[in-house]
Amino acid sequence: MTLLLETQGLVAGYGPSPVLQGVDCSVRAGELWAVLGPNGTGKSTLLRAVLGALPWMRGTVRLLGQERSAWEPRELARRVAWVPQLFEPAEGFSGLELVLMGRSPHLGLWGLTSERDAALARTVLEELGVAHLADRPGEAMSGGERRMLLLARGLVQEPSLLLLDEPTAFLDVAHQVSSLARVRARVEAGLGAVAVLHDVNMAAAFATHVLLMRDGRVLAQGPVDTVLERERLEALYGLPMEMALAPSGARLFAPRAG
Ligand SMILES: Nc1ncnc2c1ncn2[C@@H]1O[C@H](COP(=O)(O)OP(=O)(O)OP(=O)(O)O)[C@@H](O)[C@H]1O
Repeated sequence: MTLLLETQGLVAGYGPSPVLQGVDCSVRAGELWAVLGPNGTGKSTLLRAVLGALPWMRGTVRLLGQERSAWEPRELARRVAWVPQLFEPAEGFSGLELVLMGRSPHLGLWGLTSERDAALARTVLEELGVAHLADRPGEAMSGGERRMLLLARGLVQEPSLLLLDEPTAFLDVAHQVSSLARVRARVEAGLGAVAVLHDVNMAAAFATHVLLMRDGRVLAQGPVDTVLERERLEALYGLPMEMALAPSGARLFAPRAG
């Protein structure tokens, strides 16, 4: 499968000392990578470094076979979509308009959206079960509703690679499942995706691969079934964990109480 993202020896930070301490990773089409790790360990920093949004970095980042710095920004925006962790100002825009912003890298000189763009945005809103937000003003939306629109904006961009920073934060369990299921469906159809997640069980259910990060380093990475293990999670989070098999065969992880 096509190599969409590759980092080698990625060292990056904000202040004098690096956050990322030499990260090697690669993502192919048809893979959904969950990035797991404790707070402040560098998961978001990894995504930001991939996007080139950090004060300084060393090592290499290749996107779709080309050094990131060699990409023309607009061309790159057609291929790589970013679903950020934090809300952006949404006031003054309807839900449909917010989602249509994802089409900007594809628009012509005048930046006008077409009927096809609007139809695409409405399809994605329906796919995510939030069609009712199309005409709602941004200021009248809940945190979770805005998050669903951020995901819709990323999908409507029709990227080859989708980077998601805690896409399920603020979502109820049904919306967590529906949003990750939609991403996974796109991945089955050839998208590559990287999602920072905190819910180990969501990662186990929807990811194809996991990257475990601690203190700016990769602790382990690879296919979800082999890498996501109780002992590794104990080392990752520094607390005792339990693992049980559900009747469906799914593995369930939980911190050991007491
Ligand atoms: N803009 C910034 N300027 C300076 N330091 C920053 C900045 N953003 C993050 N950091 C620091 O870099 C480190 C890694 O942060 P990062 O956001 O990558 O962690 P994370 O693993 O995504 O954490 P969380 O799970 O809490 O979101 C933290 O120590 C954080 O305080």
